[in-house]
Amino acid sequence: MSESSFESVEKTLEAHVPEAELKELKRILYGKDLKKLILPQSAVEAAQDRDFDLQGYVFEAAPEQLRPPKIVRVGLIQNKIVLPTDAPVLDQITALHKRVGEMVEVAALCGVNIVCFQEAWTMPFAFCTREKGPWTEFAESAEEGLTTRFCKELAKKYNMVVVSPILERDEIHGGTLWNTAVVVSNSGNVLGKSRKNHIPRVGDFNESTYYMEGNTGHRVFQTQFGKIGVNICFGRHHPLNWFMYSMHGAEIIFNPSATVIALSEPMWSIEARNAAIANHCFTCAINRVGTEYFKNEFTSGDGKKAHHDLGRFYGSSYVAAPDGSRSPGLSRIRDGLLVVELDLNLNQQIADKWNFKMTGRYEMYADELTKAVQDDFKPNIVKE
Ligand SMILES: NC(=O)NCCC(=O)O
Repeated sequence: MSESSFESVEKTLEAHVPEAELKELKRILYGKDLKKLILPQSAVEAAQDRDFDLQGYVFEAAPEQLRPPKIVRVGLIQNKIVLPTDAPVLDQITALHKRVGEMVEVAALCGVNIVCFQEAWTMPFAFCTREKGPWTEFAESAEEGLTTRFCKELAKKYNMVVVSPILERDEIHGGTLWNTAVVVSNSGNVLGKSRKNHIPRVGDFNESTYYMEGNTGHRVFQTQFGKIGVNICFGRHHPLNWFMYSMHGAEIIFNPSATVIALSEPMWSIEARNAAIANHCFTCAINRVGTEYFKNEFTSGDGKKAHHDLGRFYGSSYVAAPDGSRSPGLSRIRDGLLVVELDLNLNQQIADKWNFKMTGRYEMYADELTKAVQDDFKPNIVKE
């Protein structure tokens, strides 16, 4: 079987492992065999007609005496680009709006309260090319751009918080480009924006050619459905980046991404899951699917022959919980919508059990980190 026809670990396990062993296998692999979310027939049929993977799961928490359950439904959307990368810019953007819009409509049928799209969802992941045009033309104002106006309509229509990661053009600062997640409240107003803190310099991910390291810190958005942070793509390799969103109170941290098989697939199932465990919160990892071809060949100074694509984006979007459990992943090859129902009370329940926040030695780390970034830092190494 080729890498392009291997749909998911879960499908293969379900096809080949006997029922009794499958249950135990899922417990070991995923922490528990999560309850499936019953989704409306209209949503299931629409997903079939529109040709995307639709899955739903429930993360439960124990009942408490003083606090009611804090239930929220989250939707993660992964997709291929719709038009070829040399189609006119506006046509590409409009086609993606249409495709993702029809997926959001299904999310609404499933009762989703907060939806998050993949990194730079309105464009091909053209940062590999290092060419400026036409790719910088995909950049838009976070507050007034075409895409934000589109998301405001979705948010209002479906009473849904929309997390929309775009390439941002910041006109009031000389047209600076940023890699930004715009958070639109379910009221239809822009709640704010959060910029990607870490820029990859690995393989074909030549993103420093395009945008700057974010300057919005680890901002957390208080929505009607819970406090959310957005740790964009490469930030997932940085445990302190996750940690700081959680320090600011994030109950759910989204990780909209764009990453390919050869580079990161072995890391994918570990990093967001570990962050959920370490920070007593939920994490949502989203990756695009498909292979995107660019007319002009490019190289990345790594000795490889010039090529026209980054390789295959492997989807596999999933949600991880503070107790170490996780949902199955969406397809590696198809567009998909993952709907999860979370009880946010689980965060405090697990915090009270494991006490990572309480036992963290933050003053000690802060003191040592402060010294470690000084020019005259002396590593604390004892030698004979
Ligand atoms: N978009 C992005 O930051 N990709 C880098 C590759 C990775 O982090 O796996």
